[in-house]
Amino acid sequence: MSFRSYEIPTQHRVSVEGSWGCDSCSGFYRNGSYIMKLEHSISRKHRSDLETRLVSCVGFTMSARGLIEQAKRLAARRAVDDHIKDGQIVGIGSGSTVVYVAQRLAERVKEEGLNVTCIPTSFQAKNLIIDNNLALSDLDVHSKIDVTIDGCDECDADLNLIKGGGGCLLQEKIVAAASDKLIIVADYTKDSVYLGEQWKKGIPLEISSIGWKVVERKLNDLSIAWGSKTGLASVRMAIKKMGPVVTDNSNFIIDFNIGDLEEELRLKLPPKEIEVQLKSIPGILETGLFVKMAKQVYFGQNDGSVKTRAQ
Ligand SMILES: O=C[C@H](O)[C@H](O)[C@H](O)COP(=O)(O)O
Repeated sequence: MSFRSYEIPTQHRVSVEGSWGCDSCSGFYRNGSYIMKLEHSISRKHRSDLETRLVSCVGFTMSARGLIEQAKRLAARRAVDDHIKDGQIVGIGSGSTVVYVAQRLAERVKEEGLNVTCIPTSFQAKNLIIDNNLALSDLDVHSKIDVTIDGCDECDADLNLIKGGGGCLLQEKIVAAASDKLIIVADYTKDSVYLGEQWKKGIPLEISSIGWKVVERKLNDLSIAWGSKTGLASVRMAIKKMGPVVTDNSNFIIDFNIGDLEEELRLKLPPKEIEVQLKSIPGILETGLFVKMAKQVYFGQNDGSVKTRAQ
């Protein structure tokens, strides 16, 4: 795919002269946007290299959405460059950040002749592997994975994660558990001190469709027992289909929002304890809490840098 011009909403007029890294392409401002003017047909990779240069120009302000996208991309690229080596079995996570992981892997396969075999964590991941011409395998062939790179919805100070915002947690956790190293890539909005600080949609739980009402009721009882006044468990409903979201594994998802737990109670209920209590309810197949599984997390920042946190 190639582009002739590309528009980036921005608030400040700054000079980006000499920052392009390309002699023929240039850019100009029009109606609050920066327009990349491309003198030749270029690849998606060239376009994103130009974007990276733009965002690193002092004073250049991308839209919030553009910044988050840029942060995801930078985190993904750094993680692939730091952790993926020739000959590895690599788990490919799910979500919008992992798209950049697959793209960077594909670039390295092409440029360096890197030989990696990829294990998907979802239908989406499988298609990412195929679309990027990466070697696809599965857990039946490779029950041991060298490194998995995945996204998250939130990460706390101890590297505990909430995952499953996109409904992919069960396979993700199986692949993570089969991996020597789980590396997480995320943008700066997912970086929290405690889980639930910024992610307000609750803990995603993959549940059996049989008896879902029982699980929902037990979870609501549990949140009351924990002392939450606003906690709520509800089956996730589909948007372009009537009825519930059905996962890649034909199950339902419950988003379990434990709401406004007092700080004191939160200390008594660390993620591991919550995980244990949730797993004791028959019908809950897996939780989106990934407790102490991640080895290192890469957070892309809005200034073009990447911050990491490791165990
Ligand atoms: O179910 C989805 C997965 O757990 C994703 O890894 C998670 O939701 C993060 O996705 P994104 O990178 O799109 O924010």
